[in-house]
Amino acid sequence: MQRLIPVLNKDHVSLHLISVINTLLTAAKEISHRLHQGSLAGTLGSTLDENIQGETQKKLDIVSNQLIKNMLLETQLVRAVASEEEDDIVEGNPDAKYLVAYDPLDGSSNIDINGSVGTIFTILEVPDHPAEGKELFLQTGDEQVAAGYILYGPSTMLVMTTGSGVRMYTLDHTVGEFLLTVEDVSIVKDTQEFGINMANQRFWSKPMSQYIGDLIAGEEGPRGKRFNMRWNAAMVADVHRLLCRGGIFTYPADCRNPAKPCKLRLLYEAMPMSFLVEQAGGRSSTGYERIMSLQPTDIHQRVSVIMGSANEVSTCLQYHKDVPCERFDG
Ligand SMILES: O=P(O)(O)OC[C@H]1O[C@](O)(COP(=O)(O)O)[C@@H](O)[C@@H]1O
Ligand SMILES: [Mg+2]
Ligand SMILES: [Mg+2]
Repeated sequence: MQRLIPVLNKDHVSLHLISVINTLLTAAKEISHRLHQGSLAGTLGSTLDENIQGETQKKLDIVSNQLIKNMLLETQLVRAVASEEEDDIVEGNPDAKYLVAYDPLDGSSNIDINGSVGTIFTILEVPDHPAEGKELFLQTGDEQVAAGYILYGPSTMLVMTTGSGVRMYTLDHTVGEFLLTVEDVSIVKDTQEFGINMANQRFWSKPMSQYIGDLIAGEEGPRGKRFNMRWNAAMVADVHRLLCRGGIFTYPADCRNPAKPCKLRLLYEAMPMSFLVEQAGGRSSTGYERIMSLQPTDIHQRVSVIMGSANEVSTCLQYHKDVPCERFDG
């Protein structure tokens, strides 16, 4: 089985970028170890703090954030990092070329129940135009040079793209290395599986209510086939499923809280996952716009997400076509 670095070399990924990726993976191996130790590592449970988004921080959110941040900044190859758990960006070497944005632990509510969680990351280059501070990160998804996630499930996997397809690697704990296990990930175009938090149904927009209603209607409904629902409460695990066997995953904007209509973050959740999904032949949209084309205005900006099997996403977008966007975005 091939090791990661020779595969990246074959794809002509630059040595510095390989080094940044490798550093992220060193941190991920440490996170994987702590998660596997569970209660024995003394890092389960919550802190007394909240992050900038008003969410309770788990101890492992903080530990994972520190590990990734410190290791990346030590390389001197990173100009700045942006993290879900940091209010602002953290500056590194002013002469460095790379920017890394990440969600250190996605699916935090699964930590204490021994469920799947993951680290999501995107790597960008410092833009050519003059930019300072968080402006550095305000680039579209099309400008990503690498993106992916590390899934801490029954096995620890890296799923990554550097712009020439998507590959999956599995961590071999005996040698401490990620080995190539799926060469060319391709999402099937049609599916009978969907993932959405049904508890929010009464808050959805009309197109989304109608679309999901038609899926649930099964053989008797307009779709004429039975759909099944899957929900992990961890985007990383839900997107992993659709990369492996197709599906549609959505966290749409809703009217639950007008100040926070969307849940998922553009820069370090939706953008990297969209890069993976498109590279694997799938589609990704807000319902009205391609996520990869959105121009971010803030590092913690949230966005509506619909992604997965190309034909099913297209069907969902048809429901949105003639209905003006309710502009829940924020
Ligand atoms: O089940 P809920 O509460 O609607 O939210 C689940 C969603 O929230 C998230 O856990 C948000 O990520 P974090 O754990 O990084 O905050 C997503 O992974 C997931 O899709
Ligand atoms: Mg997350
Ligand atoms: Mg998180």
